[in-house]
Amino acid sequence: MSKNYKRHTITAALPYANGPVHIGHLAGVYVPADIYARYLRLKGEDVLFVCGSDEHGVPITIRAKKEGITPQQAVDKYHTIIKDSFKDFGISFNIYSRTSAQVHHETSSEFFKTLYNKGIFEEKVTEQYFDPKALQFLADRYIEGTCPKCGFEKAYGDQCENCGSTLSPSELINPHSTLSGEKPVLKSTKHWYLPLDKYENWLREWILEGHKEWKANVYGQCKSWIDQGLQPRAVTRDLDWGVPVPLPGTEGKVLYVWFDAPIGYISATKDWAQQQGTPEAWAPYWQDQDTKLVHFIGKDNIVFHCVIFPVMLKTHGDYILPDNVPANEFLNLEGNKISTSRNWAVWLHEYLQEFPGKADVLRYVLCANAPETKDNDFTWKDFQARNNNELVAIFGNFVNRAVVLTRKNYDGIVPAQGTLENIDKEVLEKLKELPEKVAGSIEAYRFREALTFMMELARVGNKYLADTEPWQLIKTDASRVKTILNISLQISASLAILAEPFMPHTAAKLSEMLGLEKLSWKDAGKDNLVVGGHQLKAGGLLFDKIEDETIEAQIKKLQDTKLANELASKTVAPEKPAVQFDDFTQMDIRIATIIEAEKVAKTKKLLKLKLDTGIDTRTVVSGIAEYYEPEKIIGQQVCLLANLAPREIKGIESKGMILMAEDKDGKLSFVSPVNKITNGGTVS
Ligand SMILES: Nc1ncnc2c1ncn2[C@@H]1O[C@H](COP(=O)(O)OP(=O)(O)OP(=O)(O)O)[C@@H](O)[C@H]1O
Ligand SMILES: [Zn+2]
Repeated sequence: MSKNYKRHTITAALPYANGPVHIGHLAGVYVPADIYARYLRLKGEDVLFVCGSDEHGVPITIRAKKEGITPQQAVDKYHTIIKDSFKDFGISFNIYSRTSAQVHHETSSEFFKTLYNKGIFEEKVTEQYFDPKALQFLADRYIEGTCPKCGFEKAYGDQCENCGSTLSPSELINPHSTLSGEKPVLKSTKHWYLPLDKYENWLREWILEGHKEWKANVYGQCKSWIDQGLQPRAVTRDLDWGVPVPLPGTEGKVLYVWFDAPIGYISATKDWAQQQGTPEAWAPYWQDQDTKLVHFIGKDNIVFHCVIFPVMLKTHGDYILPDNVPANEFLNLEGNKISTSRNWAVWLHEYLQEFPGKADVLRYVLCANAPETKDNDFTWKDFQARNNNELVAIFGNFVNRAVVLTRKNYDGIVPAQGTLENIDKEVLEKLKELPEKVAGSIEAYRFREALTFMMELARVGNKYLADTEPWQLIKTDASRVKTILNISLQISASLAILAEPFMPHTAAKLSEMLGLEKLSWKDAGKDNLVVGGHQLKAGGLLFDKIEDETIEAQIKKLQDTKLANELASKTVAPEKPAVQFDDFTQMDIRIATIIEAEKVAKTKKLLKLKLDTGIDTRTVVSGIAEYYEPEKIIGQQVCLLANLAPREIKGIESKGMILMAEDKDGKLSFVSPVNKITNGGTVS
């Protein structure tokens, strides 16, 4: 199956420009993609690593409306934050583009037109929800209702965030507009559909037969989608933000964000080519069969990259298909799902500010703990432990000892190797083996395993020094020390290469310290990377300890978020639609006094009350037994809705309703006049 490719196109999911990037995004997508891209470049492969901001879709328009700015202003803000933070973190994109760019509008319009002209789409006029007040069709997140699959009350028109089901607005129970709260009406509108059902057999063959090597989580999700039967999927929306549908008479319609977003990878490549001054250079990266295309994404994007986008690429005809889609599961934070809207996240731009010079520590921890086969949890304690016990105590300690001893004993000039003893040979054997293991794991998309092999080399070095104790030996056997330090420096040099994909800043610092020239993967494992007589450069520590106070401050920050969320969730009911004064005056609300009270038999909640209303004495059944004991409320003045039509409750005729105030937990309390009022007094 493995083919010799001439070049590599690596894509990383386009981050949605309605918030900054957090550690979940990084662990799921950008860290593994970057490790892969950097490794291939070190191998001397032709690599194009593309990404950009995904700037269309309903959530952006909702945010813009909320903040009173235009959608373009909304995306500009996050595009800049995201782009800068990726750069500082060392994500080595060849281009970070954006879908509001002109090149993307052109590319996605062209794409749509090609499919349209080939007769791929089905054109359908359907009845869709329309907000009669906001005068707008309600696509995706503009509509909310109860999920038909799990009963979650705040499911969106396109997806239920509680159970993960993909929905269409017509499936929602009790739908309402998120713009006005109105119940939507049905109105007919025309849209274009990609008939995925027609490509079911092809998908079955291409993925289920042809890509059995894909990760189990990815293959499994594809299989379940295909086995459930695919449906035609609308690729246009009634919205005013996005790429306009490039057909006459379609004002107010744009391409569905999930249609245009993956085309964004192609547009980004074109953007790169234009910026290079070689506008045609994009084509081989997308059209040449000798190009290996790999999509890095998180699990919620699998269907788009394994089913929908491939059908688009195939039906278009000019493009290659992905060779692999190594999607990750999800990273959680301190036991809870990461969430942009609940601010439950470690934000990359904040981390970079609060931990200056420590981008690689986060890269290391996120790779070591990446959700490759199952969801995983990030905790600050684990972050601290991995830094202190692994990066500082093993990697940093080893390199530091090797360099400091060379400086102290030989003025920083690499000593030559003498006769090798068994322990030296064993260590050199490991040095030769481990780079191949790291490479094998990276090529199999097992980045955690690759990182373990890289660290294994640091461990081997650290143990070698601990076992041979050159700092003692220098007093008795100086020539032996030369060999030991020479070998330790060869290991350090290989570490500078092996660490580059994972911790590029550290690798650069280390290779600077060792005075290495340009690094290349094929050099890793060699025993002569720094020859005797070579001068080491300036030193410095690669890593330093992270103290408890620093970690406690981060944990405190999260606790504050939790508290703020709890406070914010104590909301009051929203205001009801306006009524006229006349509507209100029709209600006869009066002051009455409870003169008798008893529990209604065989019920938990009901009390049977006798009231003096000033006009009569009447019986009212009220659901307050959990809050008031009958004997304690005799003489209590209450407000009564006197002209409510009588109702029979548990065989008792109840005439009117006692008004109760209800707090957020559902606890009830009488509403009564501050001063005693004659029974029958009105409330108005
Ligand atoms: N917690 C997570 N763990 C792993 N991958 C994630 C996580 N959250 C998002 N991703 C992935 O990151 C990529 C970019 O995400 P995107 O910008 O679409 O945000 P999102 O999924 O809406 O996340 P959020 O709601 O947290 O902002 C996607 O491929 C997505 O699958
Ligand atoms: Zn659901």
